[in-house]
Amino acid sequence: MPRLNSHDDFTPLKEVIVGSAANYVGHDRDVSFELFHHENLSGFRSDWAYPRLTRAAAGHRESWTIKARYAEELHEDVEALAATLAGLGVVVHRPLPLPPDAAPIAGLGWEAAPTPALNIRDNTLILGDEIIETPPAIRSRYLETRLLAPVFTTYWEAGARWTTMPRPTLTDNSFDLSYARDTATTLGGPTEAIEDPQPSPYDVGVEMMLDGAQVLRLGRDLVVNVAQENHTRGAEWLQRHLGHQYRVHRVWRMADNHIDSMVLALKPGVFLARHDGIRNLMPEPLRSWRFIVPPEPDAGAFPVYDDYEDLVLTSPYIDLNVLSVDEHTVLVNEECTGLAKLLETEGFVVVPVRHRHRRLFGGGFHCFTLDTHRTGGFEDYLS
Ligand SMILES: NC(=[NH2+])NCCC[C@H](N)C(=O)O
Repeated sequence: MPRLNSHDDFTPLKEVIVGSAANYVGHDRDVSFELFHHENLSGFRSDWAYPRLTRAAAGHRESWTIKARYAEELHEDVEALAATLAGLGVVVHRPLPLPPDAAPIAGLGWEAAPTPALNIRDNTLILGDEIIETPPAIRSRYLETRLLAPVFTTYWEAGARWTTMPRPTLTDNSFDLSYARDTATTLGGPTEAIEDPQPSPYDVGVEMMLDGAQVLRLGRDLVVNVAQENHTRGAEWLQRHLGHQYRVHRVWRMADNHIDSMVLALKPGVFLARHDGIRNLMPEPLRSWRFIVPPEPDAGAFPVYDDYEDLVLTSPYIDLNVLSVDEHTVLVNEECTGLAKLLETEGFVVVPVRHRHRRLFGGGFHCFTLDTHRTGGFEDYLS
């Protein structure tokens, strides 16, 4: 296995890890989960916020069962994604699958059901020859990168650097609630504010939390979405760890957390963006790039879910979350024909891939993958 080398999202892809959906049977609905997915959940059903969360925080977590058919269809689609990438000549690595009936995991003062390593873009950042495990904000995802440890170990043995950002304790008081508070009303949901985090003997105050998926990688430039203090601390860590080599640009509240259903780089000079306003949120030197904006999502392109039984975790813009195999070739959800047509008009080759339940499991093709080897180097795309 060659050393890790991945600096961007668009130069020719040689090796990739594709997440695993095996045994994704439910969501553990505690304060950390509700807060992370607040934006999508709050527009949906209001009775899920506090004080239900007070009970959850006090240890009464609720498990939310995902319908077996959806979990099976997801698994089928993820396996087909892995096969498509292999068929394109990319070396595909896989995480350990979560075993059936996995025992709960625990931290100081909390317990949670583990999630499979599916959205593997979220908890790891690959920068050149370095694997950086990022500090998770959701308790049930705390040990997710351990499922990637066999792959990371092999890269480490081949010479990659392997770093872990400081791990948060994730007590109730670890979270900065300002984003959820500030946005509760604009989302129109009658969401009850999260007002009374429960004290814990392990409190350390507001902690560092940042997902790898909050970072857009462009060679020596990194664009980091920051929406509140947990993220600010994560971005500050990146600045101190990388600042002598990288330019770390912070963008303020482009999204609640992940940046990759807002903007993705398709090639130097070209972004795929959710809307025109993204340009003005980008760091100044990147505003002169071309921003391709797909047509508004077609409601008819999504399966119909039950308002009460199915938990929708992503916005309808999730299909923007494409994966580039090189500067000309893009994996696009086969249901998202408007986007596919537009990209073809722009000169891209579109590889249609099936992904039915992207609204239920929090991610598209970019989220489900972690590119470990692309041919591109530590380029300065701004000069
Ligand atoms: N890396 C990821 N998991 N990205 C998915 C982001 C989804 C985004 N919150 C949306 O609703 O569109």
